[in-house]
Amino acid sequence: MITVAVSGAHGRMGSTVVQAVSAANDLELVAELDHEDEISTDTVRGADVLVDFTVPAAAQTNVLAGLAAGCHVVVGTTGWTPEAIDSVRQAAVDSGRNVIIAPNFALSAVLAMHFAALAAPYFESAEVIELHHPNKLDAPSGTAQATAKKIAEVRGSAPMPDATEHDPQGTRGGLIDGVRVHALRISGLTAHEEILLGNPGELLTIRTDSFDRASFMPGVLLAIRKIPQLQPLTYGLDQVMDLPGR
Ligand SMILES: NC(=O)C1=CN([C@@H]2O[C@H](COP(=O)(O)OP(=O)(O)OC[C@H]3O[C@@H](n4cnc5c(N)ncnc54)[C@H](OP(=O)(O)O)[C@@H]3O)[C@@H](O)[C@H]2O)C=CC1
Ligand SMILES: O=C(O)C1=N[C@H](C(=O)O)C[C@H](O)C1
Repeated sequence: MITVAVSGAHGRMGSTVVQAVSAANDLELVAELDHEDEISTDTVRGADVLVDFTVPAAAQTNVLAGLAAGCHVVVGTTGWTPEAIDSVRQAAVDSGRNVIIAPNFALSAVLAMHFAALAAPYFESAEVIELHHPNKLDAPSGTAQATAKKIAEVRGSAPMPDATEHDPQGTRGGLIDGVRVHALRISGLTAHEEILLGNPGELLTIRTDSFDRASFMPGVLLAIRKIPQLQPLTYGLDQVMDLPGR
C-alpha cells in the first residue's frame, strides 16, 4: 500500500486527486492539506508520496517542505522556472527522495507534445495555441511552454517564415525559444491545446482536449506508483511512459 497526502486538496485538481486516490485499491489517502495548512512531518502523517496541485507561487516551497517531511513528491502545479527546478533537484538529491514535475498528466496531452516533437523537424512553421478556463492563474500554460521548448529543441535555430513588421498590440503572441505561443481564456473550456505545423500547401494539426479533470488522473496515479523508482528529479510524464521514438 502506498500512502498519499494531497496539497491543494480543496482545489479543482486536488479534490479530483483525493477522489482518485481514495478509489484506488493500492493507495491510501492519509492527509488532505490546503491553503492554511503547513506541510510538515506531522501534517503529512507518514505519507510515502505528497501530491501538489496548488498555485505557482507556492509550489516550490511546498515541494521542499514535502521532501523535508520525508515524502516523494508528485507535482502538477505549473509556473516553474529553470532555477526553481534546479533547487528542487538539489533538495531531492540531499533528501534521498524523488520529485516528478509534470506540466500535464493527461495522456493525450503528453502524446500531443511527443508527436509535435517528432513532427517539428519536417515543417517550416510551428505555432502553439493553448485554450483554458478563465480561472487559470498562469499564462501561457505549463503545457504550452513545454511544447514550445520541445519544438525548439528539435528545430534548432531554423527561422520560421513570418513577414510581420508591425504588431503594436502583440497579436502575434508570445515567443518561447523562438516558437509563437497564443493563450486563450474562454468560459466553458477546461484545458486544450493545438499545435499547428505548416509547409507550403499542407498543415498538420495536433490537438489535445481535456474535457474533464478525470483525464489527468491515470497519469497522476502512474506517477504516484512509479516515483520511488525514478531519478531524484524527473520533468514530464513522457519520461515515465515507455514512448516509442524517444
Ligand atoms: N499537471 C497537470 O496535469 C495539471 C496541472 N494543473 C495545474 O495545477 C494547479 C492547480 O490548478 P487548479 O486545481 O485548477 O487550481 P485551484 O485554484 O482550483 O486549486 C488550487 C488549490 O490550492 C490552494 N492553495 C493556494 N495556495 C496554497 C498554498 N500556499 N498551499 C497549499 N494550497 C494552496 C487553493 O486554496 P484557495 O482557493 O483557498 O487559495 C486551492 O484549493 C495550477 O498550477 C494548474 O496549472 C491543472 C490541471 C492539470
Ligand atoms: O490550469 C489548468 O487547468 C491546467 N494547467 C496545466 C498547464 O498549465 O499546462 C495543465 C492543463 O493544461 C490544465
